[in-house]
Amino acid sequence: MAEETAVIGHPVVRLSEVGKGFDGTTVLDDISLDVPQRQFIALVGPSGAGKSTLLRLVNGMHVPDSGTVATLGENPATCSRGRLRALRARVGFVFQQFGLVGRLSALENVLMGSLATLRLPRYGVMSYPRALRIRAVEHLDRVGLADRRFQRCDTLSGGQQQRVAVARTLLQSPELILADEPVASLDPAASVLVLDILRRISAEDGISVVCSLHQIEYALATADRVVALRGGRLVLDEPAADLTAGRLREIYDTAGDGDD
Ligand SMILES: Nc1ncnc2c1ncn2[C@@H]1O[C@H](COP(=O)(O)OP(=O)(O)OP(=O)(O)O)[C@@H](O)[C@H]1O
Repeated sequence: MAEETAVIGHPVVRLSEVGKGFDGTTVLDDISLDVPQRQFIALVGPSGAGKSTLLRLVNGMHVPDSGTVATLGENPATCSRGRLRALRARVGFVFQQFGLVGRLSALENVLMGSLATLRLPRYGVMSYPRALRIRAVEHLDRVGLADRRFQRCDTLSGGQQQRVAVARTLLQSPELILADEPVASLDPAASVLVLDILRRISAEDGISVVCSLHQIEYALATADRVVALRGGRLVLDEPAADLTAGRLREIYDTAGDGDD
């Protein structure tokens, strides 16, 4: 499937010979990567390999030291603040720690996904346009939580909170979803459910997903394609169907063996 989709249209993201460092230490070195439309990419690699840094380069939270990043046709490092804001509204970001407002209901948290496109600050569910409220409930339904829409988020389980965060992202109508270890704080059952939802959204809505993961098994079960970083270098890029857990594990086992 990866090869099939790669030839359709422009890549959603293109990294060309990207380098990035902090305080004189190289964190990403000569990374080139195309993300085609409708593909679910699992980004794996040992802790400190540069996965979060790569995701942050894609939405302009970091600027590369060398090379270029093109995200949905824009260069986030050079576009104006207004264009960067508009670009980020087209890119959904799902975090490990959910980023929800605990005292607000699931529905209001989802509605907050629309704030980038609304002019005035909003207070309370009824201050949002009716059409948005309907869409927000539809997205909650999609992640299996419509019946919890009036529940405070800090009373939901971790897995339910992450599903609310996914529904909030969907309200942005994203063309790309970046997920930074979205299941790292969840138990196995909740992890499988969240990844399954992300995969379904990618396939049904044609949205590309780049999702950093630590669990090799989840990467193989969920993704179309697996990209592995080690020591800031891209060391593997293959369709998930061609990979085994053993081969992926080698990337972790040999980490720190002086490959950089
Ligand atoms: N803003 C920053 N300032 C300084 N160093 C940073 C910054 N962001 C990341 N780093 C460093 O860059 C390296 C790569 O970090 P990054 O978070 O990208 O790795 P990762 O692969 O996502 O790791 P993990 O799986 O543990 O989250 C680490 O050594 C980290 O300390």
